[in-house]
Amino acid sequence: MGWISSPCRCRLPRQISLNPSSRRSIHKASALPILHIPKSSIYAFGETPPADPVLRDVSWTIQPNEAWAVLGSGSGSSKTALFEALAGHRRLHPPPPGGLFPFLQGRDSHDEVRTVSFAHRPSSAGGEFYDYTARYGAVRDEDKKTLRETFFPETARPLHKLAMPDLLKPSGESGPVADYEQERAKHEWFEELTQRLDLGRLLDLPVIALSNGQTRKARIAKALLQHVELLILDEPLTGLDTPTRTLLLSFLHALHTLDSPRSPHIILGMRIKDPLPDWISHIAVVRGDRTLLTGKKENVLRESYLPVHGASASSPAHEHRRTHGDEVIRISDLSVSYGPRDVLKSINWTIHRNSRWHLMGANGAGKTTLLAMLTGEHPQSYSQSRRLSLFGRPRSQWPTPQLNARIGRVSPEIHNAFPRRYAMTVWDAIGTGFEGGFVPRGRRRVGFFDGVDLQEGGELEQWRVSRMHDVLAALGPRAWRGYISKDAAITDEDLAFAKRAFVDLSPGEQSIVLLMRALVGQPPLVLLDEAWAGMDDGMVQAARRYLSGEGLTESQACVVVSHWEDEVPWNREDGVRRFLLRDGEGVEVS
Ligand SMILES: Nc1ncnc2c1ncn2[C@@H]1O[C@H](COP(=O)(O)OP(=O)(O)OP(=O)(O)O)[C@@H](O)[C@H]1O
Repeated sequence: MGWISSPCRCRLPRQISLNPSSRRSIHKASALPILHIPKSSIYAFGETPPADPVLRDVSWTIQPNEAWAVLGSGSGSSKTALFEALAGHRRLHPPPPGGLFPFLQGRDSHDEVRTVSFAHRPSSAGGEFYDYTARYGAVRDEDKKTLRETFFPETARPLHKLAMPDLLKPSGESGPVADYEQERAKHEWFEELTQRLDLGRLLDLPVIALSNGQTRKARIAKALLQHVELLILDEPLTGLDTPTRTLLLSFLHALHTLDSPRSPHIILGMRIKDPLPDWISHIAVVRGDRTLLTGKKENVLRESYLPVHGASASSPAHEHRRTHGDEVIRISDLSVSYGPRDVLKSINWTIHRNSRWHLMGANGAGKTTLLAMLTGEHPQSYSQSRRLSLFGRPRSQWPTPQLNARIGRVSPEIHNAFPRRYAMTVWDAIGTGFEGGFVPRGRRRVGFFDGVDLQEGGELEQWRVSRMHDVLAALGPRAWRGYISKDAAITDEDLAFAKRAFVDLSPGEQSIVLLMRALVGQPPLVLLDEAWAGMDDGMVQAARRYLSGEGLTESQACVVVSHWEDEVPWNREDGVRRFLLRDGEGVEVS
C-alpha cells in the first residue's frame, strides 16, 4: 500500500477504491452544500416562540470546498448550543426546508454527523465518589482496561483474524469484510494516526494511568477514525501541548484538503482567543447578543472586531524581582518511576511564599505526577518522604487532612471527582475549600477547625464568611460581566448564585466555583492545573484579574499548569518563574 504526502508531512492512506455503492466522502463529489440554514432560531427542545431562543436568526451555509471554524467560548455557551442543534439535540425553528445537511441527500444525519467536544473532560456522572488518585498506585483489576481495549477494541491483533466491524468495513454495508488491501489500508491509517499522535507506546497501558493530554489525544484519534461524513470537533486543542496542537491542525488540514475516502468534512469549534489556522477560510462567531456572524474569515474578523492573535502576554521589557518569603516546599533529588518507566528523574525544586510559577512540559511529561507528590496524594510521597519537605516537615509527618487544608487546588481530576449531589449548593462547594475536603461541614458550611465546629459568631467563623463573600464578589456572575469595583461588596445576584445547586451549573461555572474553593481559605500553596477549562471569556478575565491582584497574598505561593502561555495570569514583570519538565528532568528556564 502506497502513501501520498500531505501538508503536515504525515502519510495519509492513498485513496482506497470503494465500490460504487460506497457512501464514503460524498461531500467530495457533491456540489450540494454541507450545511444550509436560510434563517432559523435555536431553542431548547419543547420551546418555541415566544420563548427566548438560545441563538436567533441564524443564517449559515457551508459549501463543500470551504473550511469553517466556529468561534465562541465557554462550555455552557451558545457555541455549544449551536453544535447541539447540528447534532439534533436542539430545535431549529423554522426547520430548514430540505434538511440541515443537503449533501447527505436524505441519509440519516444521526449516522453521518458526529460532534466530539473537548471543551472539558467528560465528568463522572452522579454523586459517586471517584478516586482519581487510584492511577498513582497499584492498578486494580477493574481499572486494568487498556487504551486499546477502551478506545480501539477493533484493532486487537492478529490483524488477519480481526473482528473489526467499524474500522474495517464501511458501516451500513452488510456481508463479508471488504478486500484485504482495503482492510490493511485502514489499519495502516490507524497505525499512522496513533504513531503521529504518539499514542503507539501507550496502547497497552491501562487508561487510568494516562495523562490528561494523552487521553484527549486518544479521543481525537478515535473521532478521526469514525465513518462519518461530517465531523464537528469542539475545542480539540484544549489540554494539548504546543507540538501536538501544531501536528493536529496540520492533520486536520490534510484531511480537509485530500480527496481521501477516510476524510470527513470537518468543522472546528475554537475559543475566541485561540490562534486560527491559516487554512480556515470561513468563520462563524457566536456573539454576546445571541446572534451568529458568518462569512469569509477576513470579513468576519474585521466586522466582529476580534483581537489579533499571536502576541504573547509575557514579552517583558525588563524583569521584576519578586521578593520571596519563607520556603513552602523543597523537593530534593526526587524520582518517580512505574516499573521500567522513569517519569521523574532527580527533581530539585524549591517554592517560596510569594512566588508565582508556571509549571511547563509536554503531555505526559509528569506535571500531574509532580503535583501529586507535593499534595501527598501519590503513594510514593511516603516512601520518598525525606526528599519532600512540605511546609517545613517531611511528608510522612503530615496527616493528609492537614495537608489538604494547606493546599488550594484546581485540576481536571478534582473537577471530575467533585461530588455532584443535589443537596450541595455553590456556597457549600466553596466552603469545602477551608478544609480542602469534599464534604460541607459546620453550622455556616464553612468547615470545622481541629475537627470541631467553629464558635458561633467567633472571629474565625466571621473571617471565613467574609472570605466567602470576597471570592463570590470577585469571581461571581457580576464579575464575569466585567463589573469591577474597589469595595467589591457582595450583591444579591452573587448571593443568589451561591444558593444554586452545584450540579446544575454549566461546566464553566463549575470551574470558576472550584477556583473560588481553592482560593477561599488563602492557603500557603495554590496549585492551578488547567484552571480555565470550560470558562467563558468573562470568567477567564475575572479570574486573571483576581489572581494578578488581591486574589493572592504575599504569604501565598502559586503554581499554574497550562500549555498556553497566555493563560498564565502573570508575566515576567510580575516575577513569574518557569519550571520545565523534559525527559523526566526538571529545570528552571528563563
Ligand atoms: N500507573 C502508571 N503506570 C504507568 N505509567 C503511568 C502511570 N501513571 C502515570 N503514568 C505515566 O506517567 C507519565 C506522566 O503522567 P502525568 O499525568 O504526570 O503527565 P502530565 O505532564 O500531567 O501530562 P498532561 O499535560 O497530558 O496532563 C505519563 O506518560 C503517564 O502515562
